[in-house]
Amino acid sequence: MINNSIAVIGAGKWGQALHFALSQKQKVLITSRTKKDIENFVDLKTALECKYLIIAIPAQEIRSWLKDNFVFNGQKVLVASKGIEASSGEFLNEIYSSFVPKKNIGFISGPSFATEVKQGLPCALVINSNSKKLFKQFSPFFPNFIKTYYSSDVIGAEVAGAYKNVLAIASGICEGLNLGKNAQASLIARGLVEMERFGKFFGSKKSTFLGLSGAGDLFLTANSTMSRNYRVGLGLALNKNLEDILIELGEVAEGIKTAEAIHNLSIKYNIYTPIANEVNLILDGKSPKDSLKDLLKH
Ligand SMILES: NC(=O)C1=CN([C@@H]2O[C@H](COP(=O)(O)OP(=O)(O)OC[C@H]3O[C@@H](n4cnc5c(N)ncnc54)[C@H](OP(=O)(O)O)[C@@H]3O)[C@@H](O)[C@H]2O)C=CC1
Ligand SMILES: O=C(CO)COP(=O)(O)O
Repeated sequence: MINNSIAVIGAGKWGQALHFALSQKQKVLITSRTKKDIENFVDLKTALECKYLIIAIPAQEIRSWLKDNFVFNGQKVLVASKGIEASSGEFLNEIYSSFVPKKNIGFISGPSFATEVKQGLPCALVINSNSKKLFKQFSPFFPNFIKTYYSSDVIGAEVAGAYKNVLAIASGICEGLNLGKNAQASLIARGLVEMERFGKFFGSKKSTFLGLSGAGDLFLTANSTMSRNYRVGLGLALNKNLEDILIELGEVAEGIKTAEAIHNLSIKYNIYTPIANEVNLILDGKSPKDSLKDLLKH
């Protein structure tokens, strides 16, 4: 392993933005499933020899990617994905725990559209890890335009980052149906309460939902057409077919599978998650207008 070497794994929108950001201070390698014409693009084997890895592949792909490709060799890992595995209901930290020791892993959260990061615009992110040492190791790699905070609430950050994608779909539906700003603000505020309740069940801290990882990322994503999840919601409100919406999008919208995961977990553990459940039903074909009626019921 080469000391202080860094590699980004997954050259999608977020992986490329993180590669750009971290390359401001040091040389950073990047690799992906598909070969790309990006500076310092290397093969996977070379990337895995780096001491510091940032993994930015979609949540639903992580387990099989780890099984097929990953060999733990003492690396320090930052996970940049936001989602819950639908097939198992497992959080990403649970999946990673079979491959990387807890003290070697952290999770990035907070409001961060890749497009803005790639323009060098300022933002603040949280590195969530059981190990503050790991935060101290990764933090200096970030450029001056990104402020990094530390939190030990890994599960809180994970729930917030995954749940806000589902709420962004709901908010896009709200906009697409022209329900007005009162409705949208009510939806987002109740969504924040809902995700905090869900997170609390799994041991999250309330303060995580009030900060960058919760309210910060939710307000960003649920208020902007820059969000892929929000755009999925807009399409659903216009009665577009999900397959067509996804073809048009051409990138991952994690909220779709995460809605299914939350729905299943809410049934399993009897957690009240009305908005996420309606999003899941709409994705399964329920009319958004019927969902609205059901959400407004006393
Ligand atoms: N975009 C954003 O603003 C932000 C995104 N995130 C999160 O980061 C994660 C990635 O998002 P993003 O980069 O935007 O998504 P994209 O759709 O832009 O890219 C996903 C990348 O993942 C790779 N990939 C897909 N399937 C596999 C697989 N089975 N094995 C290996 N690699 C695979 C693809 O690589 P290839 O192209 O080589 O085929 C693709 O480029 C998501 O969880 C998202 O929620 C978090 C914060 C901000
Ligand atoms: O997580 C994000 C910003 O923090 C990106 O959101 P989308 O995946 O909805 O574009």
